[in-house]
Amino acid sequence: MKLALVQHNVVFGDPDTNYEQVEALIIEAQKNADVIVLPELWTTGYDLTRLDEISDTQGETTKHFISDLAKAYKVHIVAGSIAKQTESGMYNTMLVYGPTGDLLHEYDKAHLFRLMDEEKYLHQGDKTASFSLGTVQAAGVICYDIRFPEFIRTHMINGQQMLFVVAEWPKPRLDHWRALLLSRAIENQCFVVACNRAGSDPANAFAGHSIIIGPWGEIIAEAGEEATILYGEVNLGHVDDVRSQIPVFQDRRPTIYDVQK
Ligand SMILES: O=C(O)CCC(=O)C(=O)O
Repeated sequence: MKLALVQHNVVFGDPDTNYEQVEALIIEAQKNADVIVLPELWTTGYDLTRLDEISDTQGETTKHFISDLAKAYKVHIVAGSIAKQTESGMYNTMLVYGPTGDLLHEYDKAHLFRLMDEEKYLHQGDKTASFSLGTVQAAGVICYDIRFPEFIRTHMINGQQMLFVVAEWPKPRLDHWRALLLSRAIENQCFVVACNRAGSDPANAFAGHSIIIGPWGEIIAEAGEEATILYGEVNLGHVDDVRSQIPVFQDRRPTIYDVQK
């Protein structure tokens, strides 16, 4: 599988410019990829106080935009996340499209990040983060979600081979970003494909460092801080090799783990 992670410098509060720039980036990325990944909140950025004006009602605008591109270029697009306005409130929602333009998956961020005031403007979701990408079993989570290993684990215990992460992860905690992603890859013996944004907004500078990690914890590709498209190729068979070498999933003792506490 050939991956392209679009480490976009999201323009704060300006969906029209972001659509224009991301379209050009997707057209470039599809030349060398089967799966394209975008970052978190790439249409609006964290312009939370203006979401009523600039968010996407039911996600319809972004859904058409991504569906058309996925179909035109016959690629899978893990379309980061967007601010989606619904009757029950605003959500930070991941969208995943297949190469025929079909919506494969929609996931609302489960853990809201208080340090960036998300809980004041957004509702938390409780849908599953697991989905299929063609024949690949995957899960996709959003930014702060990676700090909850028990949440990720529940999405990796049914043979999932790949964890997608989309983020607007701030620069001061770059070391946490890398350590958490490496840990999620090693403990779940899966590929981690994590797309962060570049640049800054009025409140934060972001870390970039989008990364592709293998199931043994090996770094397959990693970006720097600047806006870029990060490419990498993965061999999914490697997941089974690692899982048979150290059979973590067989050796689990769920009856002695009390995750309800
Ligand atoms: O957990 C962190 O340090 C960053 C999380 C974050 O920025 C987010 O969820 O948007």
